[in-house]
Amino acid sequence: MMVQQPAILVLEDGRAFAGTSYGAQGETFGEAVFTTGMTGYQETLTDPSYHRQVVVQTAPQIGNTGVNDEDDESGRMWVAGYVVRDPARRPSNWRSTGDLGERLAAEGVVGISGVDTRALTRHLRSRGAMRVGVSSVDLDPASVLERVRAAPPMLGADLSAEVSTPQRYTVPAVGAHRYTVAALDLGIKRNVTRRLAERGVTTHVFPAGSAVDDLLAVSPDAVFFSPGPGDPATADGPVALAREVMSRRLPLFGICFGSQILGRALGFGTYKLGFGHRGINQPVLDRTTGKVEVTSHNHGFAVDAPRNTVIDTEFGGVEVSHVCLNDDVVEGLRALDVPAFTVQYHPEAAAGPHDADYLFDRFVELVEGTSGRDGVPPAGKKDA
Ligand SMILES: NC(=O)CC[C@H](N)C(=O)O
Repeated sequence: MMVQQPAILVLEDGRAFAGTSYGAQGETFGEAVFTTGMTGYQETLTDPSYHRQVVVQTAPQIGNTGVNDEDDESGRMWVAGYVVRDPARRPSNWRSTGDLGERLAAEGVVGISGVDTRALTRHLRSRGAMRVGVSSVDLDPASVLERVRAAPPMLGADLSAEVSTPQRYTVPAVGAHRYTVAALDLGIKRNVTRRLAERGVTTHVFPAGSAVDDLLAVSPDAVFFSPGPGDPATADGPVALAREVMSRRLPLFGICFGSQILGRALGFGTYKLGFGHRGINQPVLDRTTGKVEVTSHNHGFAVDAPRNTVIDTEFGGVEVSHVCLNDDVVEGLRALDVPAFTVQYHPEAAAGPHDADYLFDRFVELVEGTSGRDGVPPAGKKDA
């Protein structure tokens, strides 16, 4: 049993909360964001898109099922800090191999428990996501506040290189190989490559700074742009790469950060949402089928594009394919003249419902449909 040490949380606007240290002792800074998922804390903590964010869990009890060896979405925990109401004193689950508080401590994640997370969430909802500090070493709010205000904001943060793989690696297809995908790792989650692999796709995962020739070297049938942390307005390299991919008419699928990058490559702007969408029960309308799906979200930025019309771009017509039913935010784009589409949310779920799993089928169908386009066999099409 860990010794209970006091800790404080101080928001950029001066509001402070007292609590108890949870996980590692120390001090940390980041952007305070809340997630409403009732389950999936392990996937959240290991999702690279949460890099530099201090995550507030609205679900009051966290850690009940411990941590296990199967649910990590990457090789480590990425959150800058962790805020919970009531951590489990004892984990209990048949898959559990450890205690969440101990793992947070082992990975150096500074957290705080005993916080009135409802009050904190309501504050962030009305004032917007903002910088925050959590400390168990300095319990003077005024002095922590000075450092909070000196910490870098999320707006303008260029973070992909900090989370991307240093070297290319390959996730083989499960069963017979059908297609080869080159994935740009801006903060990829394991469940993306798993979802592709189970559809016969071999995925080569590339570092964030890769050039189009690096991708073409594996003769891909299609390209994937991953989710990831930071402000999409800074991602000029990946935006240029997306334009190269579309000019070659290679099928392209982007998720979340990848969606924002494709949006920019098509000529749209991006903007910061007030408090973002983070949770696993967000309703999204697929306007191409009229179906509503309940989906997993983790985004603080969004694409600014007109709805209800075909938008004329340099790459031909584009339409907003998906919208969030809570606030009408653009949740997906579909190019009509080049084989490219995106979603702003997480069809790979992990955590979350599987309603949007069909998007991986849509991607594979797009690849199938473009095989042999214009009589030219696609680069890298191998005999299955
Ligand atoms: N999960 C993601 O890809 C997040 C994308 C981007 N960093 C945002 O917050 O909007």
